Amino acid sequence: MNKLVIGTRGSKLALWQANHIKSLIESTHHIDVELKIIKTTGDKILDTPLAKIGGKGLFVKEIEEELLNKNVDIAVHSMKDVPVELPDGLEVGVFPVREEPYDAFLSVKYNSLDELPDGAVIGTSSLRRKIQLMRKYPHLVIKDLRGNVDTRIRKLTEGQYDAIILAKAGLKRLGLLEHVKQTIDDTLMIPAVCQGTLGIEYREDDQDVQKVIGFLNHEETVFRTKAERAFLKRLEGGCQVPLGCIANLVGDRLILKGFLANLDGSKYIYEEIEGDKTDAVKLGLKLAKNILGQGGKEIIKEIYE
Ligand SMILES: NCc1[nH]cc(CCC(=O)O)c1CC(=O)O
Repeated sequence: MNKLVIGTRGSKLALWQANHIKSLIESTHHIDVELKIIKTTGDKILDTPLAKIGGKGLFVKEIEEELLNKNVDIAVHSMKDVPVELPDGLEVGVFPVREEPYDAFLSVKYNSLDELPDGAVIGTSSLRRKIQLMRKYPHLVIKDLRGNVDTRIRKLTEGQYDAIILAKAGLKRLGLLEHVKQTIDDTLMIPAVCQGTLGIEYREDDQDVQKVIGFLNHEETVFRTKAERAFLKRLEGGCQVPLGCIANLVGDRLILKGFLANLDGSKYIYEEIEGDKTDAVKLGLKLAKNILGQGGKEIIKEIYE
């Protein structure tokens, strides 16, 4: 194999991520890596809150079609955008070193969430972020915010919002930490499943490609990814549900925190669990099971109806 094609979205963040993987591959193997930019549904619909568009895999479907048609060899995804169920013939099994998983608080005027006064306007379109903010900071006004990272920061600096929330990982990658005033830890906000984690997708039967990219796999990241994705799989089962999960490794111990809420945030269930890292999948499933047992079942039922 002397050439490898990466399928990627055209956003700055997606291109950074694809170029990052390209340079890691090129500095390890004598292979030329090319990028092929693919426009996805999520890129075409920029003004509607994603939760309203519904449908999953908005940022990956078209890229997966190119993989299956063999027009590209691998895809580099933000794992947080990858649905639990993949099309037949494709696999995501390579997870490079994870970037910071937490959300970031950005503001021109204020230094932290705690500083925001009554009625301050905070921007996010994520139900997960919205519900967790409403619970801890009921005095804030939450306003929808969409667009790519640059657009969102522009809307902040223009004064349309007092503060906005974004994933810290994306900001770090793009060198945009300037307006980050606070890293929001998991006592205030549980991140999205696999936030900050990249995943590489490829054809299941493509041994050549798998040999080339295997070196990118990071063991710690794999344990954390497995646990969080198992949690997601058990809870989501095909619909858009406000939930979050973070798995952190302390030595060989894997510590998981997760929550599930209903759509208006009036029901919110939080649980923690810990165990040996080699039980990653079991721990993720057990955490989900505990949440389902605490009223999560009714929430899932309510969302489906
Ligand atoms: N929803 C879009 C998206 N997908 C991945 C990231 C950030 C990077 C990552 O989580 O790896 C973002 C932007 C954001 O939520 O601020």
